[in-house]
Amino acid sequence: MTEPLLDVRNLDLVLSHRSGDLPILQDISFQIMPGETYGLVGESGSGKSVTSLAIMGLLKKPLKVSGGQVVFQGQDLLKLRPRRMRDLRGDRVAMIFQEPMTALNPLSTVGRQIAEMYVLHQGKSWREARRLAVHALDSVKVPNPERRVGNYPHQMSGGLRQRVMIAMALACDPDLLIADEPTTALDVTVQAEVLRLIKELCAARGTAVLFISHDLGVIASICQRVGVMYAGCLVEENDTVALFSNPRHAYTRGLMGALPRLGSRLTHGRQRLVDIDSVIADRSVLTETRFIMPRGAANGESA
Ligand SMILES: Nc1ncnc2c1ncn2[C@@H]1O[C@H](COP(=O)(O)OP(=O)(O)OP(=O)(O)O)[C@@H](O)[C@H]1O
Repeated sequence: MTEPLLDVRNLDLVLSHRSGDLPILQDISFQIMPGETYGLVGESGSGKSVTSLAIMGLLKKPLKVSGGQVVFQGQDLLKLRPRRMRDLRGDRVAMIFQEPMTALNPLSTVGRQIAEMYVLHQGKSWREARRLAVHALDSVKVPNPERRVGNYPHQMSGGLRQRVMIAMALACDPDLLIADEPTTALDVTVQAEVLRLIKELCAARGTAVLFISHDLGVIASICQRVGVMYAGCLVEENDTVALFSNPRHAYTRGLMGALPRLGSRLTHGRQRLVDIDSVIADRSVLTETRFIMPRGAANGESA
């Protein structure tokens, strides 16, 4: 049987405070198989980003992992020395973020930043790395890559900057790409192009993807399996088709009930969008309950 590429086991994460540890993630477990695209969906503050940062070893104080394992290609990343983790990042596991402007260096050309990946991780000469950077820009469909390598990030549109981030992330052919809301800051048409690009490139290279989004539509269009997060817990997991056709957890049903549908009575103004009571602002409830139901949903009402 194929081993999972990534096996997150019972991950707990807390916010350390003088008065004690506040739970942020509780008992998160999921697996991603080689080449699989796995989506994490959930509302703002549910813990999607901190899960990805914990996997990448990028958590900063006051957040800290308090239990569990993150097994990647057979080794527990939580036990790796910082130097080994640095080598792994960008090489075997890469990440793209919502806002490339914060991840790119504004003082360096995009060509140099991509080339750096080949120099640092693959020992290429700068001359060869520059040639590869042009090729990488071409592979993410940046027009005129020969000219664009000389651009600074601010000289590019948001969509092009995100393509540069994808080129950097995939430069070393990682086994896992973590994409944290990579299209949220883009307008809808550019969003669709960038999604298609991620899907095509990762499928062609066999790269597994952990795709994080609050947008069920985006998740449905790209992921094979989905985990639903709510208030620091993974409340449901299933194949995308099964999850959408038969959501089991009340919160998942609530999320779907909150989606407007073209052609439904909702769009003609006769039905109200369902809203979900959130407990995320009040973390104290996490210490008392594992699953939190939207009001009414527990009674079988469509939340
Ligand atoms: N640096 C930090 N210091 C303190 N608390 C934090 C920090 N980063 C995240 N948190 C808290 O951890 C919880 C989970 O946050 P996280 O950013 O993972 O949510 P998310 O699901 O990714 O939301 P979003 O979609 O808005 O990014 C939230 O309660 C958040 O306030």
